[in-house]
Amino acid sequence: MGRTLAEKVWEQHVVRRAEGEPDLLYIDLHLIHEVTSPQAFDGLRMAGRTVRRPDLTIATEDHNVPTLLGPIADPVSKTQVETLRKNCAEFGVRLHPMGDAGQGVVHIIGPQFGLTQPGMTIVCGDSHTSTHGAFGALAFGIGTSEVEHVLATQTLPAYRPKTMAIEVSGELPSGVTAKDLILAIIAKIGTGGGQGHIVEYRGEAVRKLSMEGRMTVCNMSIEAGARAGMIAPDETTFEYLKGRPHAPTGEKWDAAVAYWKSLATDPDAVFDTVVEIDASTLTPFVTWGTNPGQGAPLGTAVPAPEETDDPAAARRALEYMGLTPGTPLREIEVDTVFVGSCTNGRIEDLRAAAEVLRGRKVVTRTLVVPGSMLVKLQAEQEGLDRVFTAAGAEWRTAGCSMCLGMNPDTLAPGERSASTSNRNFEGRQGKGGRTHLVSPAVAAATAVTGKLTAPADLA
Ligand SMILES: CC(C)[C@H](C(=O)O)[C@@H](O)C(=O)O
Ligand code: SF4
Repeated sequence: MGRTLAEKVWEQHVVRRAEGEPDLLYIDLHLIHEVTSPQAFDGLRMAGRTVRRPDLTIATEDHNVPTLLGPIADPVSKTQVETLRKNCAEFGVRLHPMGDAGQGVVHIIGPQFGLTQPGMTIVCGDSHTSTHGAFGALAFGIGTSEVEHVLATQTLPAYRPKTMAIEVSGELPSGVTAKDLILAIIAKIGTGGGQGHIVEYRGEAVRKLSMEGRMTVCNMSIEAGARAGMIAPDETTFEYLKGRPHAPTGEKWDAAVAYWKSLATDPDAVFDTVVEIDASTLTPFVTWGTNPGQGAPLGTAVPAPEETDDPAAARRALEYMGLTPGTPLREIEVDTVFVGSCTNGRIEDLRAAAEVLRGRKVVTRTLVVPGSMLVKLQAEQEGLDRVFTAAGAEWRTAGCSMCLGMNPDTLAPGERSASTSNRNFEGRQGKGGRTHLVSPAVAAATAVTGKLTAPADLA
């Protein structure tokens, strides 16, 4: 029987297998940030161990960094960042600190350097590590004790999850993006729908996505409860990788591409679970609730709790969100718009937002935060920063920013945002803050009207 992409990558990395025990996997790339690494380094120090492969380990500062220039005011954030610097210096790990040209959100910098490649195993003490699966890598988040294990041994014990195919047939209509697709998928299968599985996104609509779009989709796999999300590498992948600093060159490139092509799921492979979705039926999608599965097409209304899968959860969500069933989603007023994060902080996302904002004015507080310093540079070279500032939006430096309340970019209690990030949990963007997850295009259009809006709605 044929094998799936996930099975091929997994088997390729098993260094020890024993009955009744988890497989021991070799890890090709270990990404580190300031939040989940301090205790792991402490553990190494206490055990008198070193980092086994500092050359396969790379660190960045992202969660706690302010996106306005200047020192870190918050003492906890400051300590986290200083601790990361001290640990990286002591253990010989490459670090891209605040202000460095290579700094950025951990899941944005791996791909941009060409460190993220097909067929790799990639881990990070961060749930959105699934982003890297867009390249056909097996990438997943790990806990801090596992971070220590990987630092010390470059391996990780893990049980093999089941496999799930999400088959996306048809074509996304114009104006409908990768973010709308993944929000619609999560609304369909639920936040637990992918539990215990590695998802492979397949089908015509997925093949047509750019690498940026694929990363947006794989990024949110974890929001459907999946262990990881993957997309088979193809010409789009190779095109994106070619010439990046860590991509292979010359003969090695040709050999790598030949290998990468062999990773695609065999035609006779069987998935444990199959979900089908028709892309051509989709429209811009937004969330109304407090988990990423509580979403609906923008053209619809706030649902009545009884109409949803989990009325109790919906009731609680609507109360927190301050929403009344039956209100058209397009009538929901927001006071803040955030474009950024590892879901939608890449160059293509900023281009999409700029296209909407060009020659228009925002009526909300609008933060545009590039996912990395390189994205920032590229956006500035393309003049996107001037489009944003001319529209009245704020142009910041790279970091997680308003994706989560671990830095100065937060919502005040009761404030409501349209956000291109991936989580709308209670308090996610600041205590009492209310979050509607949207695509960059919808975020930008919303900034123009002050209500949830799609670009096609603008006169
Ligand atoms: C802080 C970190 C551990 C966390 C994660 O694991 O995802 C964060 O990045 C998030 O998005 O909630
Ligand atoms: S941008 Fe958001 S989701 Fe991504 S790593 Fe940072 S906090 Fe987590």
